[in-house]
Amino acid sequence: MESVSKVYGGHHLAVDNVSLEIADGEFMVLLGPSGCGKTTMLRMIAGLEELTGGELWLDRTPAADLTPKDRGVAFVFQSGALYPNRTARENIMFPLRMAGEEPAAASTKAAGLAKILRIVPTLDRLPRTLSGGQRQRVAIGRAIVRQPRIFLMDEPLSNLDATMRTELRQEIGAMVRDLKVTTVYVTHDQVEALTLADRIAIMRDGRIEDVGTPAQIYNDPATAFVAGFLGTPRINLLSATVRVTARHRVSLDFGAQTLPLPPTDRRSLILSRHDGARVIVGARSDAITPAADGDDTDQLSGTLRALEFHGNQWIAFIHCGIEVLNPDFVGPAPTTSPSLVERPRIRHAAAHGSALSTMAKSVFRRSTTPPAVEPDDSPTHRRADLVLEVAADTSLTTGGKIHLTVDTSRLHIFDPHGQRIDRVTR
Ligand SMILES: Nc1ncnc2c1ncn2[C@@H]1O[C@H](COP(=O)(O)OP(=O)(O)OP(=O)(O)O)[C@@H](O)[C@H]1O
Repeated sequence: MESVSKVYGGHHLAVDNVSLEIADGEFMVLLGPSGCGKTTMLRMIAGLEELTGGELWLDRTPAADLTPKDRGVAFVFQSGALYPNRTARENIMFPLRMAGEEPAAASTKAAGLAKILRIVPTLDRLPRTLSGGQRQRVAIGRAIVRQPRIFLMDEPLSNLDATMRTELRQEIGAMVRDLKVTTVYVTHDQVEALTLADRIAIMRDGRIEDVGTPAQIYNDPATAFVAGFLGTPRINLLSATVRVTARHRVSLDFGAQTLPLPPTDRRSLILSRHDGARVIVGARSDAITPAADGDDTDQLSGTLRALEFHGNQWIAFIHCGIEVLNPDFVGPAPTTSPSLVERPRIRHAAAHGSALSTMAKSVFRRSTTPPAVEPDDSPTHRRADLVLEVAADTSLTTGGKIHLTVDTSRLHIFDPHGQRIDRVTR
């Protein structure tokens, strides 16, 4: 997709100047909150929705004017509709029979897929006698049986219960990899994205905020929003001011407390030129740990307000007097008009291409006009707890003082617009 946009009804910008290259055989997951444009992207690839602007290529051929049939795509929706009067086997065979394939050969292919999808015992049953999960497996079998060029799936697991979701997720992953079909899979479930994808494109307000492998997106997120979208508990986003002391030592001033960065920290050089700048510091819940007894290297402290039991661990809520931000509200405001031209174009190349350096370059230029700081009790900024993970056998008790050690190498530092201050490599 090259600079693709979609405007519904002349004014509703659903997809905003998106460029994305998906490699042959790649499993690409489009991930993002409700309404961010994932389904619209999928429908444009399928040919079910016209592009308002930009170009769509399949292989090296412009495809925006091709009919859905000529694109060689197969589609599976949230609940795949089946022919009610045909058995599971006949449903799966149907596309092959329509294409003129012999019944015996079609039946063999259906049986092969049924094995992969673990629905062999159901092959001779009608859809109404199948469970939701079995019906969805049949729908997937029917979609993939003709070996489409592109396999498109729109939240195919969302109507299933948790156990069934996990099972079918694994089977979809195995099947798609076996068949090596290029796949675009839409979900708002981070676990599905992390477990299934070769690469994830994270969308927000019709744009792609980040594209990369699950590990890249999780460990090295391009924006605060992306950092907040992946991971449970959600990342802590702390509001800080950069302080540069003698010999260019950099500290992050959280107001109530200060955290020095080691001189070896690769962000120190960039930050040392920006004394007084506002930044957002992202710390995942396992990047901050309670300091061991007698450890005098603790870097932050607070009051343990609550402990939540999660079986294999506790989640601790610690009051540190630090301003905490909500990742959903960090970053550019949603676009309300189809003004597509001034936005910088970021091309998300297939597999290992470069992608986000344009974002990183503009950081401090843009941070000269930080967004207005909102009152402490707004949904964006609030004095709230640091959330961190604590081992199951902890002796911590609520109400007590707690000292914390921070792995500064695992902190992500963003400008006030939520863009990373250091270069993100893809
Ligand atoms: N046919 C349509 N006419 C007008 N607006 C539409 C139409 N289809 C989608 N939209 C709007 O476009 C935006 C993107 O919708 P889309 O369905 O692509 O989002 P999504 O990320 O798939 O959301 P969800 O996860 O809730 O399915 C939404 O604001 C939606 O209301």
